[in-house]
Amino acid sequence: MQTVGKMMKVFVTRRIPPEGMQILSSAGVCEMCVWDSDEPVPRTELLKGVQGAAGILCLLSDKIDAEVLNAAGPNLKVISTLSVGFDHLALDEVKKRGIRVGYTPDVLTDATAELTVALLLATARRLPEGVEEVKNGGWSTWKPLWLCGYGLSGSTVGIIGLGRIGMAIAQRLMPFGVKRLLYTGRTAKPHAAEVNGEFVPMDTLLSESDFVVLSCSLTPETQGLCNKAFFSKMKNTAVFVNTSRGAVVNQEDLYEALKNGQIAAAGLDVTTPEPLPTIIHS
Ligand SMILES: O=C(O)[C@H](O)CO
Repeated sequence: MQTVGKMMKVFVTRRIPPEGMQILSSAGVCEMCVWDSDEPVPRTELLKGVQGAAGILCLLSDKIDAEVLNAAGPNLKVISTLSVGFDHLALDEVKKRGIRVGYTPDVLTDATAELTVALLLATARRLPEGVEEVKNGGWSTWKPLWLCGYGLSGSTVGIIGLGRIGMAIAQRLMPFGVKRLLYTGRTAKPHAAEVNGEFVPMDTLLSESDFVVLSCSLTPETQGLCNKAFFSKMKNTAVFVNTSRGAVVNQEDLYEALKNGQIAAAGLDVTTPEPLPTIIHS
């Protein structure tokens, strides 16, 4: 662990870009303790590192719960997380202690939207399977219906969570000739008009969409939202894409839905755990 400077202790849970460290050090009031590694800080080191800290700068891989807050003690005034999501922070515990929270909304809006489009197209057009077939010699000749997949043109796309990222996804998908853009969430969004978005109940979105894109936050309400009942309402030809959080999906139910042909395909940027265990071929 590296310690730089003096005064208020700030525990930084990972090696972060030097520009960030520079901001902290130029404030001239921080004694920085850094877990100077690209790998996540082990829990025991996190509990040790936060002791007496006035600030914690963490990442989404660090679970900041009552145990960590207690280990930090009463000096802790602020937690800043280098992430868009903050579901790894026990917000009720944080609030109880009057600790302020900072996070980094919007920095990944474009990146996540681009990745979602990439994942949707790759999944719908079966690119990973195609690449695999080229590599293993399975591509014998051109066959009209082989690995055709599904097209976006004329389709209905349903976005669950039309926030900043959901909107950025919609804006990128519409030029592909999407016919209807459905969305659902807590409330209708005035900005949905920019993409001709139709606010619909969840069940309508699931039964009418050719592509279901998950772009909501992980909260107690959305945890496990995509379960057996959810997938059973989707079309058999529908493609499911998740770039929100793995825990919004019940993976056993997703696996069953894919295995039983309840849905056509899934493109996943996020899983529980991350990464998923690899298959060992014997
Ligand atoms: O919350 C975030 O910042 C993103 O999910 C990181 O990938």
